[in-house]
Amino acid sequence: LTTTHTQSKPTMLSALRLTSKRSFSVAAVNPYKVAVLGAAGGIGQPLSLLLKLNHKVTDLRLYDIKNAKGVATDLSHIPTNSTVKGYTPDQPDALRDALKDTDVVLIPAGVPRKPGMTRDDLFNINAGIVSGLAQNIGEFAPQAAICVISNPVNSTVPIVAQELKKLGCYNPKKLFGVTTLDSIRASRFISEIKETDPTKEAVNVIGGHSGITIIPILSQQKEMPKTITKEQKDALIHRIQFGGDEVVKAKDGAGSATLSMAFAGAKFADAVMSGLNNEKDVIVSSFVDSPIFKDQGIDFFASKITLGPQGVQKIHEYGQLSPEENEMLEKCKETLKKNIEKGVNFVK
Ligand SMILES: NC(=O)C1=CN([C@@H]2O[C@H](COP(=O)(O)OP(=O)(O)OC[C@H]3O[C@@H](n4cnc5c(N)ncnc54)[C@H](O)[C@@H]3O)[C@@H](O)[C@H]2O)C=CC1
Ligand SMILES: O=C([O-])CC(=O)C(=O)O
Repeated sequence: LTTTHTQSKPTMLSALRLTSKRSFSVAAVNPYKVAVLGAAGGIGQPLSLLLKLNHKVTDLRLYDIKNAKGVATDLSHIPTNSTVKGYTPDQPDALRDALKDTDVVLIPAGVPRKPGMTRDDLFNINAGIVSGLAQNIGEFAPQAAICVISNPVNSTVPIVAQELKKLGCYNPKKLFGVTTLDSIRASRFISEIKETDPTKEAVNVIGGHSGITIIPILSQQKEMPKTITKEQKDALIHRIQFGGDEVVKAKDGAGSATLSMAFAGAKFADAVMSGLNNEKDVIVSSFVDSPIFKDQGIDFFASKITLGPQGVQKIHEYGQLSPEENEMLEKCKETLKKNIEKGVNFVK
């Protein structure tokens, strides 16, 4: 589950073997305080479980408008080296206490899609939820790295940025749209075609987090099977772009991806903490405040980034594209620009 980088660290699942004797020395190395907002939901619960298994987390705060205390009490019986506490709005200052002094805040709060909906259809409800939470983060945890999962990510990330700007505490290096699910889907789906180990496959996925704004750069893949046809390649691109719909359809009204998203969110949070801990070459993809297309009015863009002690350390160029990928990028930019403006205007 841990990110691929040079320094070898214990994995989250190996936490289970490190419960008693070694737990304190491990805790001393990486004492991170992490809050999950929306922790009792479909993503929130398994995400919180995976964070409970991560040694880097010593203080886990679970906030939700309902059932956070139940989830926290349940997780608190797992013998890893973190404390877990639940917070709901019936407690005075719940959000303040959940957020105070945190290093990382993950936001999976909000409604998921039903069949026939786009992520943008979630805007009306989720924009309000995310902006309210962002105001509280600005007030109580302006130092935290903020990882936005709630959809539509292309708009919710600009909403958080705008709220923090209003409060005078926006730090572009510490705001992330979590697009890891696109990357892990790409690894999985390409490995099925190449018949390889998916954990060894990495696809450079850029753009945003919805349909045509998700661009897997397959032309940069080495060792694609020579026999792959254009139809197969187009189908693979489509599957990566619309993998979310595949789950929404299969769940048939019961929501969208939760378990694969929890895995993706935990993996991303682990990378953020590795960066804060000054580990070397922590490279992930994320939708961040980016200079890449700023001159075209597109303030946020997903690409590979290197994480460090201050958050984003380096934003990588996306590299060479094929003519078809350049065409995809042009279409992506049109949609992305509108999605970002919609988020910004919501706060204005
Ligand atoms: N970035 C990505 O790749 C992905 C994003 N998502 C998005 O994540 C979001 C959550 O999805 P699920 O967990 O499946 O939904 P869910 O409905 O199961 O859980 C959402 C949770 O948020 C809570 N909540 C609502 N308003 C809140 C508030 N103001 N403060 C704190 N908590 C609040 C609810 O009580 C609920 O427990 C959705 O917007 C979904 O579209 C889902 C999958 C992938
Ligand atoms: O499809 C959705 O609505 C949830 C999501 O973002 C994904 O699974 O990529």
